[in-house]
Amino acid sequence: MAAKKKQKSSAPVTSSVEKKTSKAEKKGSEAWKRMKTIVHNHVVPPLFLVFFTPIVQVLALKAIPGIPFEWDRILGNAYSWKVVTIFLSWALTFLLIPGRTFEGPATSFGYVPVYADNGLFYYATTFITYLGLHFVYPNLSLDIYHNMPYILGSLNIFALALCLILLIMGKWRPQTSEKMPSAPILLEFYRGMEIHPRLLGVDVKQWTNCRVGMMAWQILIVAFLIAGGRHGVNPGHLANVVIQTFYITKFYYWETGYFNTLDITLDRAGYYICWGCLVWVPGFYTYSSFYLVAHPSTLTEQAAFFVALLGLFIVAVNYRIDYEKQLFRATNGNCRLWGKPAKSMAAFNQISKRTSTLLLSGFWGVGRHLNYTFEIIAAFLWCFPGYGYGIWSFLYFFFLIGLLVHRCYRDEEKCSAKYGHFWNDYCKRVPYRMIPYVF
Ligand SMILES: NC(=O)C1=CN([C@@H]2O[C@H](COP(=O)(O)OP(=O)(O)OC[C@H]3O[C@@H](n4cnc5c(N)ncnc54)[C@H](OP(=O)(O)O)[C@@H]3O)[C@@H](O)[C@H]2O)C=CC1
Ligand SMILES: CC(C)CCC[C@@H](C)[C@H]1CC[C@H]2C3=CC=C4C[C@@H](O)CC[C@]4(C)[C@H]3CC[C@]12C
Repeated sequence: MAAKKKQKSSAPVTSSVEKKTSKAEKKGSEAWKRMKTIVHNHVVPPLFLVFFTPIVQVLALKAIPGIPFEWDRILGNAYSWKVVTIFLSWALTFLLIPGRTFEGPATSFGYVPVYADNGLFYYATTFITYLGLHFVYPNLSLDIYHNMPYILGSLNIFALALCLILLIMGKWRPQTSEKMPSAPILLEFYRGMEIHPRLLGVDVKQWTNCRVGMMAWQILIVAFLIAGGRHGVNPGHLANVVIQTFYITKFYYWETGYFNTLDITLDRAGYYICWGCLVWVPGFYTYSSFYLVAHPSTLTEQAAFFVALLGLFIVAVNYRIDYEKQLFRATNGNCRLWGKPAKSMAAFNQISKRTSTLLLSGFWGVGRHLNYTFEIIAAFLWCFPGYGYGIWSFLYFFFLIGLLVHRCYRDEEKCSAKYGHFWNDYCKRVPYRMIPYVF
C-alpha cells in the first residue's frame, strides 16, 4: 500500500520534472534555432564574401612563385578582359542558337524552366576550337597560365557585377511570380533572389554553371597541361587532366540530369552559385592542375598510369550511381539493377501532393549518397599527382569533403520536408549516408 502510495505520489513529480525539462529543452532548441538563423542570415554571407572573393587570387600567388602583388590582379588587364569577354560571349552564343530544348522540373509556383539541349555539342566544339587555336597562337596556353591571376580578377569583377544585377532584378523586377520574403541585403546578395532568372534571353544558371564554369574548368586544365609540358608531357600531370576530362565529359553527357539537382531546383541565382561557378570553379577547382605547372609531379609513368586507370573507374562508378537513379525515375521503377528487378518504396510528396517512389536497389540500397563518396575518391585521385608538395594540390579534395558532407545534410533536409515520415522510413531501410556501417 505504502509502495503504491509512493508510486502514485511519485508519478506526478516525475511528469512535472519531465514537463520542466521539455519546456527547458524547447527553450534551448528555440534559442539554438534563433542562433542558427542569426549565423545563417548575418554571419555566413559577409564571411563568405570577405573570405572567398580574394582567396583564388591569393592562391594563384602561391602557385606561381615570385610574382609580386599588382592592382591588375584585382582589376584584370587588357589580355584577361579580352579572354573573358570572348569566352563569355562564346558560351552565350551556344545558348541562343535555335535547336532542341529541354524542360526542367516545374517550380512550386508553376514555372517551367526551358534550357538549350546542346551540351555535348558545345563541349566538343569548344574543346576542338581551343586546341585548333594553337595553330594560330602557339603560345596560347602559356599566356593563359601566366595571365591566370588577371583572368580571375576580370572574372571576379564580372561575377560580382552580375550578382548585383541579379539582386536588383530580383528585388525590383522579379521575372516569376514567386513570393520572396525580404531578408538582410547581404544574405539576399549571397544566396540570390530568384531560382530561374533569365538574362539576354538565356537561363542565367545554365550559362554560369553549365556553360562557363564547367567549360572553363576543362579548357584551363588542358591549358595548364600544355603550359607545363613545354619540355615533354609529365605523366602525373597527364593523369590529373585525363581523370578530370573524363569527369567533365560525363557532366556534359548528363547535363539535362543536372537540371534536377539542388543547384538548379532549390538554390537561387546569387553569389553562392553564380560567383561560385564563374570564379570559384575556374580558380579553385582547377587548382591542382595549375599548381602542377610550376611543381611537376614526381609520379613515375607506371604509377601515373595506375592512378589514371583507377580514377577513370571511380568516375565511372560515380556516374553509374547517378545513372541508376535516373533510369529508375525514367522507367517509373520498371527496370533491372544489378541483375534483379529494382525494389522501391512509395513516398508521398507533401508539396506536390503526388506519390513518388524511392529506389531501394543497386547503389541507392547500399547508401543514401554513395555518389558523393565516389566523387570524393575521384577528386583524391586527380589531386594525388601533386603528392610531395604539401597540402596545396589537395585543397580541392578537402574542400569537396566539406561541400559534400554539408550538401548531404542539406539534401536530406529537403527530402525530409518533401516526403515527411516516408523519408524517415527510407532512412531506416537504408541507414547509411556515405560510408556503409560508418556514416
Ligand atoms: N564536384 C562538385 O562540386 C559536386 C558534384 N556533385 C555531383 O553531382 C551529382 C548530382 O548530385 P546532387 O545534385 O547532389 O544530387 P543527387 O544525385 O545525390 O540527388 C539527390 C536527390 O535524389 C533524390 N533521391 C534521393 N534518394 C533517392 C532514392 N533512393 N531514390 C530516388 N531518388 C532519390 C532526391 O530528390 P527528389 O526530390 O527527386 O526525390 C534527392 O534530393 C553527383 O554525382 C555528385 O557527386 C554534387 C555536388 C557538388
Ligand atoms: C561560394 C563558394 C565558395 C561555393 C561555391 C559552390 C559552387 C561553385 C558549387 C556548389 C555545388 C557545385 C556543383 C554541383 C554539382 C555539380 C555536378 C557535377 O557533375 C559537376 C560539378 C557541379 C556542376 C558542381 C559545380 C560547382 C558547384 C555549383
